[in-house]
Amino acid sequence: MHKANSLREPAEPEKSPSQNTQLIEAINLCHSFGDQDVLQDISLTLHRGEIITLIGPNGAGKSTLLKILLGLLKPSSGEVWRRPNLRIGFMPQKIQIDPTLPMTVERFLALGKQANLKPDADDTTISSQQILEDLNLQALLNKPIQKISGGEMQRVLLARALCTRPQLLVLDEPVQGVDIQGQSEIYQYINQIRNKYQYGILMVSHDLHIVMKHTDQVLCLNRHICCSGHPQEVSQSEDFITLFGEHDPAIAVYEHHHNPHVCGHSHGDGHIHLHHPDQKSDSK
Ligand SMILES: Nc1ncnc2c1ncn2[C@@H]1O[C@H](COP(=O)(O)OP(=O)(O)OP(=O)(O)O)[C@@H](O)[C@H]1O
Repeated sequence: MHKANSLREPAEPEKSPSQNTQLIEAINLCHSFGDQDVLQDISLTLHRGEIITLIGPNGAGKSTLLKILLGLLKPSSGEVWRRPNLRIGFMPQKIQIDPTLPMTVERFLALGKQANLKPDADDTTISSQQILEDLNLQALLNKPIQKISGGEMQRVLLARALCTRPQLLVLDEPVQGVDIQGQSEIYQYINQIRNKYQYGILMVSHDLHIVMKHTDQVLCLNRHICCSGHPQEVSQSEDFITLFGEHDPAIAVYEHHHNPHVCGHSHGDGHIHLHHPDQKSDSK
């Protein structure tokens, strides 16, 4: 059911005639800063319609790997293959905006837009108007960008990445600073646009506990890839446990089921109630 504050479902796309689904491939990437080895022998492949989540502790090399994949940093060795003319929409972890700069949300979004690009044969992407509606951004358009909340900023950054009409979305901690309901909504939205537009999505997260359940593959990075697989598999892997310790039983790997008794949606209070695993689902 559509709630006033929830993100809207995107409209149906056209079908893609594309046969080749590979968007990007990293082949044996290594990177060092001076004598510090930051990435060792990283390989990954991302296809259209696939979601890969990269997790790892502070300093694990996640941002460095993203910079290399985005073409902002040249690796010490190894290669990155990108589909020809690949359009990448990037949502950075944070963005520094001069507090004295007079800039509305609308202007900020317009600056990120590649309005002159002509649609190509496999262009199934979403319109700017649709993005604003889906992410409930219309009411924010005239606000100074410096005055919006952290959660609103994440929606604006996601919208800006989507406005580039991407085939590949690279999202660096997209739910950082967002409340639990907002996290669930953003993850559901990301999953919907993946399903409908077949974007490839590469996300970075710190924490396996909030990795979305729709992730196809989790890569656990600690300068090298120490384990990979579905979130549940990774959480039980010995390498993951060695790196992050035993799972705290009070915190479940993120899985949001739309059970109205558990979620509280049927109460119409606009909040998702998370429960301790031992707690009965019918309690409030
Ligand atoms: N430009 C740079 N020059 C020197 N060292 C760097 C540079 N950028 C990153 N590093 C170092 O490389 C290592 C990996 O950094 P990176 O930012 O990729 O980690 P991360 O996994 O993204 O961390 P976080 O979760 O804290 O954002 C860190 O030890 C960092 O200090």
